[in-house]
Amino acid sequence: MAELVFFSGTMDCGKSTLALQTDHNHRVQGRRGLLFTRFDRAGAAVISSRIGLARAALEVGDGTDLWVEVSSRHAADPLDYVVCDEAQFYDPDQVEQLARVVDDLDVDVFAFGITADFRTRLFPGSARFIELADRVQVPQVEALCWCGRRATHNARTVDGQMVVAGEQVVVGDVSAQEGTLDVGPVGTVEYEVLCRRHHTRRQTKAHREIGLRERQLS
Ligand SMILES: Nc1ncnc2c1ncn2[C@@H]1O[C@H](COP(=O)(O)OP(=O)(O)O)[C@@H](O)[C@H]1O
Ligand SMILES: Cc1cn([C@H]2C[C@H](O)[C@@H](COP(=O)(O)O)O2)c(=O)[nH]c1=O
Repeated sequence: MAELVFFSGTMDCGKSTLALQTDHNHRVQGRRGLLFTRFDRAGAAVISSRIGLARAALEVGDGTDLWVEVSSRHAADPLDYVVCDEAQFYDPDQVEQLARVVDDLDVDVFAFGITADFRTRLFPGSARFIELADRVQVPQVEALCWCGRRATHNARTVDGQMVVAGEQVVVGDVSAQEGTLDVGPVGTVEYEVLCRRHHTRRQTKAHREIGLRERQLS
């Protein structure tokens, strides 16, 4: 019996790596699959992980009907599974189309995405996955807050300052990585994963560094 599984967590917890590993494990056993993504940091039509793996995928657009995309291919050449990365960016209608893929075609759907945005609000796509999935799984690798606790929330910084208002979607990377996105007049947008306590207090790792400097000076 096919399943709709949503692997959900913070940024940088290994979701894209797991998406590519999942595809690999199914493919080497002779199962036939399709890969989808939307707004991957590495560009269009690719699933990339920070561990260095990347694989071509179909880019989901605003108007993409995932039921039509999958069912038409399935009719020509039967599919066993679908992998969907950056699934938080999918429209709720597209999530419903994926649920129909599972139920009407008996094709597994493995979706990977962040649960909530930088304001701790659910992405509409993630909310629909949580509502419809057979299982919601938290990836095993834990991203960590600068304090050492498990990171549970995503923070956005603009020019180094944590912000709690702005556009929900701004593609970018965690601050320790290269490839951050300069969004021109708004400033340089980066992300950082934090525990709830430090997200609530708006204390990013810059806070720890200031504290360390102050202690050195005193
Ligand atoms: N140089 C590295 N060596 C080993 N592991 C790394 C390295 N860089 C990143 N990683 C691992 O990759 C994870 C991020 O994987 P990725 O699939 O890109 O995450 P996500 O899709 O959840 O944002 C990090 O949590 C870390 O475990
Ligand atoms: C928190 C948050 C993130 N994003 C963007 C930033 C990245 O491009 C992706 C997440 O990618 P990852 O592979 O899980 O690291 O989402 C966003 O647009 N808005 C946000 O609030």
